Amino acid sequence: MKRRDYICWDEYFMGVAMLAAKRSKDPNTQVGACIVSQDNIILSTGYNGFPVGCSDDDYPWDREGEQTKYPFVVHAELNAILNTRGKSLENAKIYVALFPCNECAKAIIQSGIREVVYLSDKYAHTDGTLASKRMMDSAGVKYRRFTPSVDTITLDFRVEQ
Ligand SMILES: Nc1ccn([C@H]2C[C@H](O)[C@@H](COP(=O)(O)O)O2)c(=O)n1
Ligand SMILES: [Zn+2]
Repeated sequence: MKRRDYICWDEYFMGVAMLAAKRSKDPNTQVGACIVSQDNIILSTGYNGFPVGCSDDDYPWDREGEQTKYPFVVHAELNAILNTRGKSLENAKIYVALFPCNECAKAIIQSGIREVVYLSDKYAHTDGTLASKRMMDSAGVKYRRFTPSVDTITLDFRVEQ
């Protein structure tokens, strides 16, 4: 008889997005994204970080002060889109740990992605997120909150030798 406790597609793809987020060096907010085709094939992943060549150790991670991370960091969604290196994203879905900002929303819309599945909407009250939702509504990009059937998924690297 087949296993019954396997994870569903949404849990799988959000799990991949969250695993990608574990690569982020941002001390405050780690965001991961996973882009998936209409037929559930993973096309790309990304996480928030500085552009290639801009060292994680040289650029600032601060949120406030003279030098902040904001002008430098590439958001997870944009990294995931750019990591496809121009592959078609027509009708794709993007799973993302945090609701896309307005700049990422523009890139999502323009890339042909048709659905956003998100986990957190912690910046829901900000102008950026409100602008994202307005643009996605106008462009017909659907968005929905991820509703898992379990609270945690554990990865155990210990295997029988
Ligand atoms: N949808 C988003 C929103 C934000 N990010 C990145 C940008 C920063 O690295 C971090 C947010 O930092 P905070 O202001 O919470 O300290 O998350 C992203 O990748 N995607
Ligand atoms: Zn963004």
